[in-house]
Amino acid sequence: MEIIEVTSTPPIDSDSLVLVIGKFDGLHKGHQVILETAREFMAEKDKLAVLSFSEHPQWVLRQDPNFEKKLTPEDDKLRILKEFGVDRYYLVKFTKEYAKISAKEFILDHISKLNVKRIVVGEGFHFGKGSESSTEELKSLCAQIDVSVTVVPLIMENGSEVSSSTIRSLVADGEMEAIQARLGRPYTVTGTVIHGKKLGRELGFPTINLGGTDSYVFPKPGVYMGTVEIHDGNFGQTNWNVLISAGYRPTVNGTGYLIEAYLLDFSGDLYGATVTVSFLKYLRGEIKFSGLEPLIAQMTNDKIEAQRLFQEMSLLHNSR
Ligand SMILES: Cc1cc2nc3c(=O)[nH]c(=O)nc-3n(C[C@H](O)[C@H](O)[C@H](O)COP(=O)(O)O)c2cc1C
Ligand SMILES: Nc1ncnc2c1ncn2[C@@H]1O[C@H](COP(=O)(O)OP(=O)(O)O)[C@@H](O)[C@H]1O
Repeated sequence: MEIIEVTSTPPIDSDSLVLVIGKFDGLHKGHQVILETAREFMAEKDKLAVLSFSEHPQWVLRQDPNFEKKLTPEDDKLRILKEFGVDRYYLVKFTKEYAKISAKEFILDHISKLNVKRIVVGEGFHFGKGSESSTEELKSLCAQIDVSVTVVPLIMENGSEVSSSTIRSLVADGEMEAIQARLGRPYTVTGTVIHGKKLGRELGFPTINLGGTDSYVFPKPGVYMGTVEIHDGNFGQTNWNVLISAGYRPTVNGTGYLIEAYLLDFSGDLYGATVTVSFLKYLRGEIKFSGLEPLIAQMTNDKIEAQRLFQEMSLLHNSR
């Protein structure tokens, strides 16, 4: 996938493009349908291009903290777009300056520099200065430069529209099954294994502590069952069932939000490895225990419960 960083006008290019425009945080099922629709319009010589933004406009313009963190930070977004077969990615560095570009200028001066055959966007797409222009205006401006427009209807799940905002709140509520239904995959956080207080081992529950996770929307503090994928190192097996502790570790006076995972049936050294943690199910909230003994007892119960649930899941999976 070719990545072209754009601060204002994209560089002139003659490749025939089917272009998808949007913020695409989460790359949820609605976004996936937009990409699939775009693909249906492609002839053999066409390239599938995506134009998206480095930062959420609501964060850049209004410092709205709800939009600072992401479901899919840039690296995740790139990986997923690549998996979807996107040929070219226009990464727009969204700034206060960029936000001043009018809808007319965006289409007639910017998009016109490219050989775009069709633009595909989702219903409710707004663009241009103040996000004032709708899909109707997009169609009428695109008609002037002979570009077709397709507007993809919103995808529904359990009676409501699938949207990045809904998924963000579901992450904050720990509703992992509802998130998976909307993403078409579990919610994941990728980070690097860093050193902690070295207490886990003593308690009989060593945990990989994840660093570099600050740009993610954090799941509700608590204990989850999930899986971990180890991206590097030679551990034979790359995917492990895990118990995740996410939050503030009140029993040991933890500082700051931390995601850590205890790998069931694993022993070895994972410091420095890049790992992806998938959150499957919220089990319970964080508890401030009076000491380490009751914490160990609870972690032992958590392990028994998780092992039972994993077994149930695999029986269900194998009987399908
Ligand atoms: C399954 C599991 C459940 C946990 N539950 C709690 C909890 O309820 N309260 C808490 O303060 N810490 C909880 N923790 C976090 C532990 O306090 C933490 O893993 C331990 O202090 C080890 O820290 P270290 O990785 O820095 O050595 C839990 C950890 C695991 C693996
Ligand atoms: N089953 C396991 N689950 C998680 N980490 C494990 C496991 N077995 C060994 N480890 C290793 O032990 C380290 C965690 O031990 P711990 O005492 O909790 O130290 P720290 O406080 O540095 O996280 C992990 O980073 C990993 O390298």
